[in-house]
Amino acid sequence: MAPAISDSQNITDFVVKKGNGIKGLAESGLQSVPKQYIQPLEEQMDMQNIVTNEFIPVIDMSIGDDDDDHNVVKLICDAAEKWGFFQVINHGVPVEVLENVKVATNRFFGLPAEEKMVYTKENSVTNNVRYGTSFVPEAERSLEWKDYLSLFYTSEKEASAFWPKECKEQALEYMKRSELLIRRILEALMKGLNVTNIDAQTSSVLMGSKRINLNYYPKCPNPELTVGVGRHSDISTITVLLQDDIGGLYVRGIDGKGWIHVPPVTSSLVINVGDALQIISNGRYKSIEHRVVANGSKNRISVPIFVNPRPKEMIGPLPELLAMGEKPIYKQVLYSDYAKHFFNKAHDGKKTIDFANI
Ligand SMILES: O=C(O)CCC(=O)C(=O)O
Ligand SMILES: [Fe+2]
Repeated sequence: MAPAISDSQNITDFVVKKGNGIKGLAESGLQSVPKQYIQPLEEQMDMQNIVTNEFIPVIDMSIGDDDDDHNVVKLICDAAEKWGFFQVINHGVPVEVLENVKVATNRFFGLPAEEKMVYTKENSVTNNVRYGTSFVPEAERSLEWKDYLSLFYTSEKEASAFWPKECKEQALEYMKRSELLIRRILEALMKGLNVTNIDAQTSSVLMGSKRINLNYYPKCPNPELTVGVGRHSDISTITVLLQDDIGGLYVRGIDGKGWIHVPPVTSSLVINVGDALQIISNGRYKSIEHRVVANGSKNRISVPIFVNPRPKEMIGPLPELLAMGEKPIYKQVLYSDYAKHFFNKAHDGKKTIDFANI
């Protein structure tokens, strides 16, 4: 049953507490977005600000010989420095693995509310599995038009025991089959910093933990008034993002102005630099602000893998960079403190990284 739209409390109850999510609200036949989803004017996407003559790079990862590999490394490092975002094709993750995880995402969100409810913050038996809506509804003045399932990977055993059966296998397979790609990209990025020996410690900082999110953005009656995801940068080292063919992800232009669309490219994956890598690289690689618009005619899904430092690691500019005489622009911070800082507040552009400023 649709709630009375004028009643804010009812809506929060229906969407957040009763587990219907935005999907339930959108499907209740709602004619306009409730007021708590209306973003302040400055956060609504102004079509005048869309940049149409710049494009983030699409990098072909196929390797023929050593020269190809050398070129790929250069393209990746240049893209991470200049744009902070790129897409990869011929990346080695099988197409059916990507298709399967999209099917699984739709299967999970297609469950009745009562079945998704067991994974909400209040009900989930583990902090590592969370079904939710918006970003941090308790801390946000305006909510985001999005539902999600967030899965923090600790071990195969824990995933087997606690991840929802509708998507467990497919999400795990996607994570596993993207491991080589992740390693290759991070090694390339380290090569660009003259770090060629990735020991256990560096590896734990670069990719010591992973989180996979299944995002569901329901069709919206007033897409221009709200957002799918507000302006933010990721706190990962890198994010590997699978998007469907709907579109709607925008990234900040390189001059810090305007927004560039990341068009869906068949079988590609989107890669972006997160704050942790910006900090580790002492500002060389850029964690770029991005946002997702709501869509007036179609539902959209996306599945990011956030490749993160292990929570107990200290992150800061790499010693190799400082040994070469670079002055650090970030201090050492405990990664779990950094993550806590991010998850305790509403999305707020690039402000999270100030936490690590010297
Ligand atoms: O859905 C997307 O395309 C991007 C989502 C995103 O930025 C995020 O989950 O951090
Ligand atoms: Fe993001």
